[in-house]
Amino acid sequence: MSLTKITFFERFEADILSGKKTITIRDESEKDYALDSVVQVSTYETNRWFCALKIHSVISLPYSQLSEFHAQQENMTLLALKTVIQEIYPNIESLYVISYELVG
Ligand SMILES: CC(=O)Nc1ccn([C@@H]2O[C@H](CO)[C@@H](O)[C@H]2O)c(=O)n1
Repeated sequence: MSLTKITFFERFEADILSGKKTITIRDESEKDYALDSVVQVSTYETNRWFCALKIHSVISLPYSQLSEFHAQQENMTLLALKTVIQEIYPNIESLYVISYELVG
């Protein structure tokens, strides 16, 4: 079964709602989103719903291939993105870029 929900840290909510953050990078456990499906989005901290996203693509990305292009789509510097990913997924090489569009 595909996943139908996703959570984000609250600190990214504003960037997602303003369209500045158009991807998220997850590990193996969160790659099973069906293309073109609409997923409900809530905060990790309190599980408060805040929007719905339509999944455009899920693409395998080894950590070593993270680039400025990904950082731009995250609305952060590459160094900041690498730091965040090391905090959430320490020493994990197999990552997935999930791109999405805000739909509600
Ligand atoms: C709450 C939860 O379950 N997991 C995650 C995992 C990742 N992220 C963000 O996606 C980008 C790349 O990882 C960065 O912007 C991360 O901070 C997030 O917000 N929440």
